Amino acid sequence: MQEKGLLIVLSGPSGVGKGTVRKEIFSQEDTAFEYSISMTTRAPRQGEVNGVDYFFKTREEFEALIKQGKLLEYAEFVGNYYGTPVDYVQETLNKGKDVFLEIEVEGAKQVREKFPDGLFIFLVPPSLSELKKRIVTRGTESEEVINNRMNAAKEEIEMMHLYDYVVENDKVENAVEKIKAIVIAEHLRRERVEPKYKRMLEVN
Ligand SMILES: Nc1ncnc2c1ncn2[C@@H]1O[C@H](COP(=O)(O)OP(=O)(O)OP(=O)(O)O)[C@@H](O)[C@H]1O
Ligand SMILES: Nc1nc2c(ncn2[C@@H]2O[C@H](COP(=O)(O)O)[C@@H](O)[C@H]2O)c(=O)[nH]1
Repeated sequence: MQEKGLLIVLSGPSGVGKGTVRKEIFSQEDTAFEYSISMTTRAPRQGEVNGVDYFFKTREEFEALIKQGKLLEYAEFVGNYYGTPVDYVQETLNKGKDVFLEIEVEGAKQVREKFPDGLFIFLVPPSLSELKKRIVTRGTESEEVINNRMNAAKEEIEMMHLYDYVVENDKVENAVEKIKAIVIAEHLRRERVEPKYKRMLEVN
């Protein structure tokens, strides 16, 4: 039987750089992981594409998905719903592929209950002032939403002890290397050594 893939959950306050770090990991390791595209009721930002960045839904559509049991987890974050499609995650893991979720803390708690063997990583900023600078510089949110996200950030950072690893996103390349090393170590720990890493262990 094919072994199941690893479920990797990346959380961290809004603006810390989860998306930036995840995209960089995927650009370097494009066949190693599958990204689970979330559902949200948030309006698309400029340049965001339905089915690539998110599946954009109305509140009615999202609530129907909840009722139909289509979501592995969901949460309301600063006025919008966000959720993970359960079928995609389960089918991809069953194929033996690693699945990468980029979700906030309440959703991650729900995933932990259903997948206690998942790998949970929390990304932290160097400081709260740097976090605010990053959200402001991104230029996608109003001042009110930024303030609400900063308030949520303080509560989320208090939850970092629920995670297996905490990684500081000081520089993107540092965070990327650390997360890749954590994932490799986790595969080794579970004795699911991928062929390219197996070579490192061969003794002549
Ligand atoms: N290490 C870093 N140093 C400086 N700026 C960074 C770093 N990582 C990401 N950024 C910048 O910070 C901003 C927020 O990054 P990003 O959108 O990836 O955050 P996020 O955690 O995915 O946010 P959200 O949860 O709101 O979707 C972006 O403008 C990005 O370019
Ligand atoms: N619980 C979930 N949280 C999710 C999901 N997809 C994204 N998110 C998180 O929401 C906030 C805000 O995202 P933004 O795109 O509006 O900036 C951020 O922390 C995301 O990681 C999900 O499926 N479930």
